[in-house]
Amino acid sequence: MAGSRASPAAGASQPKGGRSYPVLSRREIEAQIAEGRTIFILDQHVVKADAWRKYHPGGDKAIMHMVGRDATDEVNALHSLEARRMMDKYRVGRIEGCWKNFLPPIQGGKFRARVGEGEEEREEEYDANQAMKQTKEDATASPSDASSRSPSPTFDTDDAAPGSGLRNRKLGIARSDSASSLSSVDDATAPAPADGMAHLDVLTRKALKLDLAKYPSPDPATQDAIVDKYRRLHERIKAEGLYDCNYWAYAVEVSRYTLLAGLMLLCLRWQWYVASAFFLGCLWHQLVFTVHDAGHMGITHNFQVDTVIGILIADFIGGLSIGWWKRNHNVHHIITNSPEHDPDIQHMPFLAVSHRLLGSLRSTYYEHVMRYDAVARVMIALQHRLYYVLMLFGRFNLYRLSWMHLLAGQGPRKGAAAWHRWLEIAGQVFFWSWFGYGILYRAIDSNRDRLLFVLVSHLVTTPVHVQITLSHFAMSTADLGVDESFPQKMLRTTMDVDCPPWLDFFHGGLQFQAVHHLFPRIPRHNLRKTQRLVQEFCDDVGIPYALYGFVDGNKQVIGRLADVARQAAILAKCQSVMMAEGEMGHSHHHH
Ligand code: HEM
Repeated sequence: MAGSRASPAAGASQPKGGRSYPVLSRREIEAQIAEGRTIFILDQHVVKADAWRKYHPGGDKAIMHMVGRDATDEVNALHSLEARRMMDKYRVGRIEGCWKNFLPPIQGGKFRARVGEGEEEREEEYDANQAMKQTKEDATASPSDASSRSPSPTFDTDDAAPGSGLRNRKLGIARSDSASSLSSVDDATAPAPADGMAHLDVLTRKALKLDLAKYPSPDPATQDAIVDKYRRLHERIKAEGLYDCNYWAYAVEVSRYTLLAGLMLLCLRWQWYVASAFFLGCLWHQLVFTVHDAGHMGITHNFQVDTVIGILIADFIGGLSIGWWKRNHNVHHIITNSPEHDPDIQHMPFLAVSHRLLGSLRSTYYEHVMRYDAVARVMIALQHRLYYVLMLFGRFNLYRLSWMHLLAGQGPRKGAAAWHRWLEIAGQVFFWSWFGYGILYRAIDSNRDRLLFVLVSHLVTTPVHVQITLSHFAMSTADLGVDESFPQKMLRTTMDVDCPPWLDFFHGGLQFQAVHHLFPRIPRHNLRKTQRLVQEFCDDVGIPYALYGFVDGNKQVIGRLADVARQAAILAKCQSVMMAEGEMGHSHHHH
């Protein structure tokens, strides 16, 4: 985001205790980031989080995606007031005027080290050079020809180009140790026109063009106006009390959980194993929604209290790690639907919702290359048919991810959130005692019934996995560049599901996903009221608000999966043509 987006709650931007901070230039900040400093902009102040990173309850990756950027909206959306006050301690300077975002290092941004005096004046010259270099590098991927509007001049500079994702793709391949045939495509000697990667780049440009036609221009002036209105909306939401949690609504939830748990135990006692497993599955399905609320501090808004609620439900009753979920989900909320950064759409070799994943991207979350290998080729070709089958096994996959997270100790190892890991491990022991030993081993006495119980209870939770993926899988995965504002990015990558209020319990708040992405800490039971305000905001700023019925939403997702499967087939054709041509070239050479 660019622009002097001082928050309307400007109190925070005034140094407390009369402390004043030196003004830092963009160039100075760039040099510090080049030296490895973790710096972001918040309310016109420069915040240096180096010392804080390893204590951060939101994880290190969440902060890294904000380095060099104005993080005001992301930070305000995701933090409690206390956390925002803490950040004052990490201020090292302030900025004047408009801030032009850098592409963060984790996303492949390049930063120039400190050079001598007089550097400042050469800034513009440098930008122009970069722009030229950029245009040469990405000749086929320049956004300017993809845009029907006139893109802002900043669009062509190195750190602001929406094509940056394309460069990441190339990096991913170059750094990959993959011997897959794809990497040879990047080889300079490969024939260009039939190049499979060139085909993917064409698709990327098309997707970009569609988004540029459909959404407000990502130029700083337009985005500043959107941000301004988004902040006003946020103030209004606070004023209307939409952050106040309705505890009665949770009393209703809890009675539903109690009923389901009671039915599960009763059926178990009567040895109606299938029915018992069914009710347990329903209970897990429902509990996930409250874990989601707790994980976002959306219940009491107190980080410790809500996290402990989350651990008690997710780990003790569900056998899943909320720590894993938080680390994953926090990143997802910041760079939603980015093929190389958002773990929620990184399901290779099973699913690809963006053609770009066919280019063996490197995941900055998992820190490895998501290979489009032989297995992936088979699976992706069938993904639109296998989607529901895969979703059936969603919960088993979550055990794997949870244990990996807890064993590797990926969560914050220091500070106020470090002890959560031990509570979670205790929760895992508790879960396997009651579920594994108590039910499966003691209460049930044949292996056939044990297997049946596990399968039924786990498969009944399938809808939740469909619900989670539904809100993003069919939405844009294009990168509109560093100037795009937080609210526009959220609304461009997320959709809501239309349902009557009596079905709200079934969707558990996930049906208001776009509203939730704009304001993640709003309690679930207030989202329906907030939706109305968000709709007004969207009309006002001209951002389309994506709302589909549940069935239509599913169709959109299947349509997207089929689309990428089709692109995979075209890519394979390009490559076989290319290989044939390559062989012909070789034989010519020999003769
Ligand atoms: C010096 C800078 C920062 C400090 C002191 C800080 C502090 C905190 C604290 C205390 C929490 C616990 C939840 C709360 O009380 O609100 C938290 C959570 C979080 N932070 Fe930060 N943070 C910083 C920078 C950032 C940045 C730049 C981002 C990126 C947008 C970020 C993203 C998050 C996320 C996603 C959570 C998780 C919220 C949750 O679990 O519900 N933080 N942070």
